[in-house]
Amino acid sequence: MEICTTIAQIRGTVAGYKQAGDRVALVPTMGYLHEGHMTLVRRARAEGDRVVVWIFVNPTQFENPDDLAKYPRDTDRDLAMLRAEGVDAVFLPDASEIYPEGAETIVETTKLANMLHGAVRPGHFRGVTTVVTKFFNIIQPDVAIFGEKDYQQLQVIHRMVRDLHMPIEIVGQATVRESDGLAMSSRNVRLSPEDRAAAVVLSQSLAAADAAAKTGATVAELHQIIGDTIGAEPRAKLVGCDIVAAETLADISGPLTGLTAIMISVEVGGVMLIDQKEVTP
Ligand SMILES: Nc1ncnc2c1ncn2[C@@H]1O[C@H](COP(=O)(O)OP(=O)(O)OP(=O)(O)O)[C@@H](O)[C@H]1O
Ligand SMILES: CC(C)(CO)[C@@H](O)C(=O)[O-]
Ligand code: BAL
Repeated sequence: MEICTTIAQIRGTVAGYKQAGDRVALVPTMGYLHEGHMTLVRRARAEGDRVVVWIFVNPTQFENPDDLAKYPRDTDRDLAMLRAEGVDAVFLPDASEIYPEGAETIVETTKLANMLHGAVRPGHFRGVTTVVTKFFNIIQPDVAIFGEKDYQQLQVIHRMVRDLHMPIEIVGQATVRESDGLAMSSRNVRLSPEDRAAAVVLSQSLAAADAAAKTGATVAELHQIIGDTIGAEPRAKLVGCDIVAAETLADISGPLTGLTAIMISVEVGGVMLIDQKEVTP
């Protein structure tokens, strides 16, 4: 496995793959890897001849400096996991390599970035689309794999790639969960045992909404079910619940008419957790 820390190194490595006619699949991550990331890596292996993973805790997408400072990191462990999975190359640059002159130029999906989860984390998606554009320009993959857990992020990236005519296929991968239903996330490690137990309420609320959607619940009733389920857990605070048309994220109301996305942000013990489910009427 090649470990590249400079733009010149990863460009040279990928150029070699392309000269051999190989299709390059990219997995973007912020490290502290878990089984969710590993399913993205396996999907990349199925989608391409060469798998490149990037590990970069991107400072421009953190609107909260404390969240950035506390973001978990363990590069040695990450590299061992990627090596065991047969990854071809890893790109782990310093922030000074990626932002040598600061963040003067930005890329933003104007409306999509600032609604829903983006309204709760101002500037977050602008940081994501800017860094993803940088890495797409540096690595020039044929295909890139993103998790559906970050549902709005996936839709933002689909839209950016379409609008900016980037010749890159974007693939979404289903969320991997712990045995009790909690979506795997690097931030879960910051939960105390009591908060970890309470965090099961996220997936429980989505399961309750899914069941209600199938028996004809309206958008307002789904909001009520999510609010009541999260509200019954004193350690959890519902920060955001968005029920929108899948993929376009357009506002909907009344009875469900098609594939609908429910996206929730819940604070548990001071840690912001997100989860998502697509439901059908
Ligand atoms: N449980 C999961 N199942 C599938 N994909 C996941 C899962 N968790 C994260 N991903 C995906 O992995 C990629 C990298 O995400 P990231 O490194 O931010 O991990 P994370 O666990 O989501 O961390 P965070 O604590 O920031 O939420 C993203 O495309 C994300 O959607
Ligand atoms: C896509 C990403 C790697 C950009 O920093 C990040 O937002 C993430 O891990 O989902
Ligand atoms: N996976 C989302 C990255 C973030 O929370 O900043």
